[in-house]
Amino acid sequence: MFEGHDTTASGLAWLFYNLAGHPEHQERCRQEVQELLAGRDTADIEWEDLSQLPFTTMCIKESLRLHPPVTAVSRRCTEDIPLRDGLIIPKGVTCLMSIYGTHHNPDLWPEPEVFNPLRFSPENSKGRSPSSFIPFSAGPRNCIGQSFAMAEMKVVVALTLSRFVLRRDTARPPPRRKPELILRAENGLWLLLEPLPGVA
Ligand code: HEM
Repeated sequence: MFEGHDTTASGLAWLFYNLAGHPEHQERCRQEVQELLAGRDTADIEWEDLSQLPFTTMCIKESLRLHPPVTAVSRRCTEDIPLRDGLIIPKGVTCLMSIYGTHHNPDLWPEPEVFNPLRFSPENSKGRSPSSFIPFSAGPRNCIGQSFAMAEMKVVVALTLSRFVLRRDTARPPPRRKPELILRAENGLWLLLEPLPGVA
């Protein structure tokens, strides 16, 4: 349940929250989906369509950066690990690596609290270390379901934005992050959904 279900649910909930707070990005995703599926029923979205949603993909990645569903992973060192400053992590030590901390490190991500999907444009991604963005962890025991998870999130966001406008509920205080095994929000994430005009 943890691996395949709660992670994707957390990723989608925070993605909707971020799109609800940035109507201009939400609208750009909607237009991308509508142009791609013009003349077709949204229910007919195909696997091949999913590679043709570049801006939506950038929004998903930026949301996974800002609100990574899995906030940390642990690994036991199977050999001594020399660090750049000369210190050594000895073999046998278990390290906790913060995905959340990496994604909010201002040396890697200027203004880390800002939701800016353009960080993931091809130009802006050039030269960035792959280790600076690790929502699915890295190395031989990384997430086996990451392609499936990305596909699932694209389909859900495409179908949702084709039918609804998402808004934040300004009557409620901003959510506080609650990192458990999965990144949740205290008291949940509450959004307002308005049916798009002309959509049944
Ligand atoms: C947004 C969605 C997801 C996120 C952020 C995510 C994240 C992660 C992370 C960080 C790990 C490494 C855990 C560790 O090293 O201790 C992991 C492992 C794993 N994930 Fe995902 N995951 C997601 C969706 C999925 C889905 C949809 C599936 C299955 C269909 C899945 C299956 C797995 C499995 C089986 C492992 C263990 C791999 C191993 O130990 O070799 N995950 N995931």
